[in-house]
Amino acid sequence: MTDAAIVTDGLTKEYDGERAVGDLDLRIESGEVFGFLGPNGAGKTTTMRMLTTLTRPTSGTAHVAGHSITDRETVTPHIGYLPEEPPLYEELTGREQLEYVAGLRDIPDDEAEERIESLLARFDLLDDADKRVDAYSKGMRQKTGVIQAVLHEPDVAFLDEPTSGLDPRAARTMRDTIADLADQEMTVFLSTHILPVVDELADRIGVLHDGRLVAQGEPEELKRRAETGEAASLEDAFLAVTTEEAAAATPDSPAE
Ligand SMILES: Nc1ncnc2c1ncn2[C@@H]1O[C@H](COP(=O)(O)OP(=O)(O)OP(=O)(O)O)[C@@H](O)[C@H]1O
Repeated sequence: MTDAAIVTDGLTKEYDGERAVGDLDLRIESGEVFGFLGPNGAGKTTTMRMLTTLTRPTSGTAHVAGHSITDRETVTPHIGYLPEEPPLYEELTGREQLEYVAGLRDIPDDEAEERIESLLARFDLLDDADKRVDAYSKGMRQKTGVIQAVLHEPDVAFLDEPTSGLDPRAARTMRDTIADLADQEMTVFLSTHILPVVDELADRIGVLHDGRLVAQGEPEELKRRAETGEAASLEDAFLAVTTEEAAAATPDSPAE
């Protein structure tokens, strides 16, 4: 068995007594791409915010890259996070934003410059790198957000809807980049509603429903479980597990 990049044990978050994530047990190995799926409000962002130390669990424990998430200063250098809205300074240019993040991450200047140039080129952002962020489109923000999330070459990258707002060519670049990161042994925790992206990239998938992990396995395994005679897609699998769970949660609803 390889080293685990992410381990959670009974991880739980409640807001005002309402459970957002309940009793989550996960084990994600180093170098895996883990696709994290679930309907709106299932608790995906809350889970990622706990694992990136941005919000404290109500109970349970989690370790990322071998460090407890309660030890924020130790764990932070090992993780990168692309949230739904990338945190960017509007008054900086894209390049200044990335240089600023490189400074925060203590990346030596020459190395930072090399990585920034190469990632800007990869995401076709060189021509816009000296424009202010407040003039950026959604896609340009998204590209800058993902570059800053992986600039320090973290052990674990948490990516929330990484292809959101990207045109088809940029979305392809994003998928290729995620595959490259995984080839370099980076663990990628990938949350998205775009199932073909997960199908293409994920080694394993977890499906969250109403704060609980309701299915887990390799994409092929989940598809097989949803098979109904025709070739099942990941969408069929997703709909099957989340529909079953929704039905189980409302046992008194009248039969059709
Ligand atoms: N700061 C907060 N205060 C109160 N409730 C919250 C807070 N953040 C999230 N929640 C609740 O926790 C639950 C899970 O929300 P979360 O944002 O984690 O879901 P999600 O799976 O990321 O959804 P989506 O796919 O729509 O982004 C929801 O019921 C939401 O209303």
